[in-house]
This record gives sequence, structure tokens and C-alpha cells, in this order.
Amino acid sequence: MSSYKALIIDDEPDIRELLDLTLSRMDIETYSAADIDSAHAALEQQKFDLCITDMNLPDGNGIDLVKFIQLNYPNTPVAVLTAYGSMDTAITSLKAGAFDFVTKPVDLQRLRDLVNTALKLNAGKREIVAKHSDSPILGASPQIMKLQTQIVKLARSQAPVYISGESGSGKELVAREIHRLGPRSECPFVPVNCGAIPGELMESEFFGHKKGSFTGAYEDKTGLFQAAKGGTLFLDEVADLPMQMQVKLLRAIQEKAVRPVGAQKEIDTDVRILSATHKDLSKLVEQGDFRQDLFYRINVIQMCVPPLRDRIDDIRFLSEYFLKALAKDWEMELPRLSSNAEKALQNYQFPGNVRELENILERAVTLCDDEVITPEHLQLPTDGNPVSKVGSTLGDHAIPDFVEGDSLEEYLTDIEKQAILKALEETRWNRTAAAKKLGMSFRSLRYRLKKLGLDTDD
Ligand SMILES: Nc1ncnc2c1ncn2[C@@H]1O[C@H](COP(=O)(O)OP(=O)(O)OP(=O)(O)O)[C@@H](O)[C@H]1O
Repeated sequence: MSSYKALIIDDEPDIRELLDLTLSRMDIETYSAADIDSAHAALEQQKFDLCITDMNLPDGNGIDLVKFIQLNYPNTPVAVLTAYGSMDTAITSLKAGAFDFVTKPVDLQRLRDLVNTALKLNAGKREIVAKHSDSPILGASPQIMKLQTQIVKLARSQAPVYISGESGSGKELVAREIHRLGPRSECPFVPVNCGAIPGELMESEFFGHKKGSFTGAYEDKTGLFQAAKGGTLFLDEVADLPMQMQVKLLRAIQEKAVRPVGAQKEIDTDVRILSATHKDLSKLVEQGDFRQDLFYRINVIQMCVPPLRDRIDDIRFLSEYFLKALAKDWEMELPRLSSNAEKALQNYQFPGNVRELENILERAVTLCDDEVITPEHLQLPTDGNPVSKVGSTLGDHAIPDFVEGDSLEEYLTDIEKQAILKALEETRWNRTAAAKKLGMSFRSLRYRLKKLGLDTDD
């Protein structure tokens, strides 16, 4: 006997029969209802692992049924059947709490994928709560608590989520967590920086290509949609997509299919789309720089990661966390922040958010001598530009330009490495003298050398 039960709600007998047949072949016991009243009655009698409902029912609207099930049977995922091309209805249903939709005429493979995801979702419910307790998103502020609750809720849905927030605030971390807690967690999470792919390669990167389809296509290539099959595709810096690509991406998301460059046939895709940017996407839409239809499609649910400066409790909490982690990594006594240093951090704007806090503390730990970090060790920039301070310690030594799209962390590490090497060369590798030149303690220099892989002692 099957262990899963599904309720199909549709007034068209042909559709009920088609769904019944498909689900029975998947070893799922099906029940059907032709209207909302009968659906209510069936739900009262049994516990279902999945409901699939049409949108237009003789005695009401499918959206109301979605809301009813969400409210009264929150553990039962509901998917909706929508007419082909009625994307608005599909989006409304996702906003109402449906976990996914399938368009009519029903694509059976898509239906099977949807059912499998729903069943995994059910099996994983308890796991979500357990997994959530070891969330990598740390913080003590009410904003972070709210974000955590939102993530747990959204992990159960298949709706596209658009994550806004400043650079370094944790958007990618949030996206990874939505994926990790959801039913797709065993399939890949594929992040893509939309601003980093050269325009001419974009189509091939996203959709793949066939060997010989253009100069340089020496072999078949799997695109990102295929690489993320069954999982999540995270479109980071989505605002940087060129217009031409926006059209193609919209089509791929709507049709749930892609055609690799040079291929004859389309390939079905099964991915959840999450996207993010630090830019104001609605403003870009207003200015005509981002397609409204794509914005509408990826922005079904919106989340905002607040800037760190608005989360004072997190500044304290994360500082402690990062300092503990540094002390452990570098095998040193736990450094502490003086009260003035703590105040300085709380008054600082953090244009680079959590990423910047981590870098500031790392630098401070190398500069402090006696495990107490003072405001001087924090070297907080007054002009909001953390690079300028580092540059000044290099004197007239050439500083490479920061290339947009590169990692700020790697860039800073590079500059730091140069400064240390320069000091070591000038002092003929006398570490005590080099440390003095660099204005840091001998011990701090040793930590840095070890961390940068320049330590020749052991
Ligand atoms: N709440 C948090 N708890 C722990 N670490 C965090 C938190 N928020 C951010 N971080 C860390 O800060 C760094 C930046 O986070 P992330 O890459 O997610 O930011 P982002 O908003 O996607 O940045 P960008 O816009 O530059 O892509 C990462 O190392 C991440 O692990």
C-alpha cells in the first residue's frame, strides 16, 4: 500500500484522470474533488501529503483554497494548475502560499518533478527545524531573528525570492540558507555572478552549448541551469544582466526549459530561482534599465537584509564571534575590544557591512600588542573607504588598481602581502626590524606571515 496520499481538485474529469494516472504510477494514492466544498470535506477526513488544485472552480477561486489549506493544514503543500500563459495567476498563487505551480496542458515530467519535490518537502519538515538550529546566519538583533523566521518559511516554498541589501550584508548567505533548509538541499546550489560573465559568453554559460556551435566551442558544455538541476540557481548581481540576456532568461524561467546554443531541442529545467543585487532594482525598472516583466517574475517574494549599521546588537555579537574564530585559527589568546573600540564600531557606518567588520577585526588583531583592541587598531576610515588607510602605510610603493568585480578581500590581502614583503626586503628579512617598520608587534607579524603562507619557520 502506498504511504503517500494526494488530493486533486479540478472540475474537469479529464484532468483529474490524467493526474490520477500519473500520480498512481508514482505509487501515490489519489483522491479527487470537483469543487471547493468537496475538497474541504476530503481534507477533514484524511491527512494529505500533497494537494493539487485548479484555479477556477465552480464554487470559488483556487487562491482561496490555497489560503484555506495553508491556514488549516500548514503541513500539506499545495500546488496549483494554471492555464498556459497566465503567469499573473501563478504568481498570485505563490504569494498566497502555494509551493509551486504547473501549467495546463500539463507537462507530465514537470508534474512528476513537482510531486517529488513536494514529497521531499514533507519528509524534510522536521529536519528543517533541526537544521535551522545550526544556522550559519549569526546575530542577536530582532532584524536577524525576523530574517531567520522568514527563511524557514520560504525554504518550504518553490517561489522565486529576490533578496535586496547592501554589499557584504549577507545576501548570498541568506540564499544558501533558503536552499539548505529546503527540499532541494541534496541537489546543487549554483551561484552565478551575473556581472562577471562577458556578454558574448552569457548565453552559453546559462544554457550550455553544442560542440562546434561557435568558434571555440570544442566540446559540449553544460549550462548553469542544467548544473543546478533539481537545486537552486542563485542569480547574484542580477541588475548587471544585459537587456538581451534578460529576455532570454525570462523565457527560460517562464517556460522552465532552455535551448543550449547550437542545439535543436530544448531541455526541461527544474531549478528554483533566487536572485540578489545591492542596486535598487525597482529604480532600474523605472529608468528602463531592467525589464519589468523579469523583475515581476523574480520578485515574487522579496526579502531585505538590513545594513549592519542598523543592527547594533549584531555588531557586538558578530565582533565577539569573529574574534573568537580568529583566536582559534591563529592559536592565540582571545583578544577583547576596549569599550572605546566597541563604541567606535557601533558608531561606524560599515559601507561593506559584515564582510567589512570581519576584515577590520582581522587587521586589528594583527596590530594590537596586548590582546586589547583599541580604536587605533581598528583603523576605521573616516572617508568610508577602507583601502585608503592601507595604502598610506605603503608610502610611494605602487598600489594596484582595484578591478570592479574582483574580491575586495583578495585585493586587500595582496596589498598587505606587498607591504610585508617590502618591509622584509628592506630589513634583509629581519623580522623584528620589519615589524617595527610596519608598526606592528613581532608577534603580529608572525601571525600575518603564517596566514599569508610566507612563514618559513615550520
Ligand atoms: N549574519 C551573518 N553571520 C555570519 N556571517 C555573516 C553574516 N552576514 C554576512 N556574513 C559573512 O559576511 C560575508 C559577506 O556575506 P555575503 O557574501 O552573503 O554578502 P552579500 O550581501 O551577498 O555581498 P555582495 O553584495 O558583495 O555579493 C561572508 O563571509 C558571510 O559569511
